[in-house]
Amino acid sequence: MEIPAEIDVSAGDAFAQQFYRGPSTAPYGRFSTLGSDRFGDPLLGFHQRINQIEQFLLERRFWATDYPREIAALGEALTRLSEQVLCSVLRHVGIPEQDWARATGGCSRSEGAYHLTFNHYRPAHEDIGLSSHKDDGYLTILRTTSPGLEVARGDHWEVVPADPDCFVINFGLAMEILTSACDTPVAAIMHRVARQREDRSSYGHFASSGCLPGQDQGIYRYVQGAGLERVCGSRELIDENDYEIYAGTEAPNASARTTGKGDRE
Ligand SMILES: O=C(O)CCC(=O)C(=O)O
Ligand SMILES: [Fe+2]
Repeated sequence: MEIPAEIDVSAGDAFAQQFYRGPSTAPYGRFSTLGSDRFGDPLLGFHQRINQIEQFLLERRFWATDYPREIAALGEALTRLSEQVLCSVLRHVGIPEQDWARATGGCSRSEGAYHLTFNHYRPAHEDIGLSSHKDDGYLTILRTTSPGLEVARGDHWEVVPADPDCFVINFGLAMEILTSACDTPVAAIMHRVARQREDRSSYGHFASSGCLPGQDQGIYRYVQGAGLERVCGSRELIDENDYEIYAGTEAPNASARTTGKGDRE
């Protein structure tokens, strides 16, 4: 979708190009020194991951305190956009409005769980950029200015054009499950990032159902006539998807499994 005029993506672009460089790169390079121990959650902060990717990510509860003000503001603007897109999809698939909040773990009113994640692909690593996967939440808003992203269409990979005026919107597994019994189900898209030979940066806003221990919002399917049916816990979906995430990159429907890495959000 076209980037709304009121959303300023430039600070996010700068953050994505700097966070991994170290404290000598001002203002955002210092974020490579903030590890998960600072946030008390092994998933958050700076990580060098498998494939070419390294990331800095925070859950919304840390944005105001730990992201620079302009990055936190960007995260909040993306949360509002995510709510708008999500609600238009819920309307389109015919889920009654009174069920929206429970159906989306609060995302229909900006009360879900959100991650703002910055990615850098390291050209020195001889590997795929990022292995094929489906995002686990309802909706992902992706900002990417360089090519590399590919989506599975039938039995082939299709290149997604990198348009600096557009966000890429992906639907994830929670959305696929929610709408699976609707007349117009929304599929989660399998995607990957091709091997990068130059530095590549991107960032994404992920909207999902809350999964904090004791506050798991759950994953539901909407069935006409019967209403919302609970399918599993939000945490269970994430854990199962982490197992699948690096399942293979040869073909969109590759069935070979590797061991779960379990550390992507
Ligand atoms: O960098 C990209 O273009 C895609 C990143 C992605 O798929 C993810 O972070 O889940
Ligand atoms: Fe993704």
